[in-house]
Amino acid sequence: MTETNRISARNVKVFYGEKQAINDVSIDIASEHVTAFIGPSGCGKSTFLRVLNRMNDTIPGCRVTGEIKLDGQDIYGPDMDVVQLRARVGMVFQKPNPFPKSIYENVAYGPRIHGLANGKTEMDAIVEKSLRRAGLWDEVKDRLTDAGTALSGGQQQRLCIARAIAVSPEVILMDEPCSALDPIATARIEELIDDLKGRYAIVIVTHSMQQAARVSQRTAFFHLGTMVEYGPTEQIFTNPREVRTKDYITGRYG
Ligand SMILES: Nc1ncnc2c1ncn2[C@@H]1O[C@H](COP(=O)(O)OP(=O)(O)OP(=O)(O)O)[C@@H](O)[C@H]1O
Repeated sequence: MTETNRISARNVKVFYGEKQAINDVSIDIASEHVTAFIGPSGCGKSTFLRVLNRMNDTIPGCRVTGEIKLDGQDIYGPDMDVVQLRARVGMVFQKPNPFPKSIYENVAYGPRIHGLANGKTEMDAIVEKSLRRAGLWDEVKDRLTDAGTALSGGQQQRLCIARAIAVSPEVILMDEPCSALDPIATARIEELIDDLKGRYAIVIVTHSMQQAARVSQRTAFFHLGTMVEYGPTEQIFTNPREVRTKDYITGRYG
């Protein structure tokens, strides 16, 4: 597997007003891999995830210093178009959040605003391909005009993944994507993440160490706003270098 770094973050600090949530994090996120962010509640994993596609821009008083590059381009630089950035670095949230539109329109919306389809035939093809990749096509192909919100929770989350895929992202950020799902729907999303990693760099925040161990190849452990340790998932879980990582994975705190 050839390895390219999609995202390189250097000395990133994030502040909410006076409060510092992330302290000096540097990390490279590789393509064709799943990278898991783990750590106890409040350690800053979601904050760090959100700054990777400038989702934090909408939070008043939130400030980022340091450097984050996507394929070598500074995402906080003056030339970066945030709408383009969020297409290139897609996001899937904790709670499935389909638009109040049809299944078809949920997927077609992004390609339409980004001008990716030339006419209905091309749009149909993008919608079908995205839904197939998200493992949802067979379940919805005869009801594409139904509301996205009428699907089950697990199907809605796969629809949100199809929506992210439809604009051909390089990176997909997932913030606890299974926390609102039952074990069967969770297993399907985990299988899907595994299928998708050949095409996209995937970063997943998870509270479940089992999930991190199942789906990721790299794991970053966060604690109190710092990234304590980052390495191959197997090493982090079987032979962590840092005492704080060991204490967390053995359940001493969390
Ligand atoms: N919008 C905000 N305004 C002010 N402080 C915030 C905001 N969002 C997060 N924080 C604070 O930043 C710190 C990191 O929070 P964050 O949500 O990133 O942690 P987390 O590790 O993802 O936690 P959890 O696992 O509970 O979701 C916490 O102290 C939190 O209270």
